[in-house]
Amino acid sequence: MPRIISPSFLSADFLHLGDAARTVNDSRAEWFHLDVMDGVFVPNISFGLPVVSALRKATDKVLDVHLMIVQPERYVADFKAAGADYLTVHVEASTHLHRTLQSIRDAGMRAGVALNPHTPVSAIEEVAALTDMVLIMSVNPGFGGQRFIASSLDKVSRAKDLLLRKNSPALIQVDGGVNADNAAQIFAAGADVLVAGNAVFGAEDPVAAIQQLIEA
Ligand SMILES: O=C(CO)[C@@H](O)[C@H](O)COP(=O)(O)O
Ligand SMILES: [Co+2]
Repeated sequence: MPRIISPSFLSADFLHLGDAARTVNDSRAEWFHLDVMDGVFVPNISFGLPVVSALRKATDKVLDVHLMIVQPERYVADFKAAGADYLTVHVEASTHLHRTLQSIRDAGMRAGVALNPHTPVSAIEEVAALTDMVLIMSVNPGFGGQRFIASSLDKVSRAKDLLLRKNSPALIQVDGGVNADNAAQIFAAGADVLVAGNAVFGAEDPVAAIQQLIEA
């Protein structure tokens, strides 16, 4: 099973994004997690396409874009042009989710589907075959630095069971409140990719913090 760390730029110093990119480049993290928020789907506005394009020029690592916006289907082509590798949309934000996931793949990206804490795993039953990654939100989306919702561990196991039953090779990503104390448990529950914002960019030595998460 892969053990991938995807540091979230939401917790980086926005005055020095280049430094944050270099930090991740120098680390064993394989992915970069970019949280795009529209102030409608979630009560916060973060950054958008220009930041994704800029980071694309700063790294060869996997750009993992997490869209927390309503009607994400409107921007699939734009995020492809900006350089996204994975484009993840929320089940709760896309009325025609099946079509949206297909269009992400048709555009040449990997399609991720995210579930808010209140959304059951069964919501992806009919789109498992179109999904390259299932993102389990382990906090309510909108902000970094929140506390991990403990029941997310069982939810990861349920997602794993569903994917096995569907013969799906999709990865499971966990996002929100991940740190060195809970990372081992989350991997053990079946996660392949852990997003970490505060635990990486809030640490004195972000490269060492990433290393700790990988070895958890
Ligand atoms: O999508 C989100 C928040 O909505 C996340 O990606 C956070 O940015 C993770 O930050 P930490 O909880 O790890 O600080
Ligand atoms: Co995120």
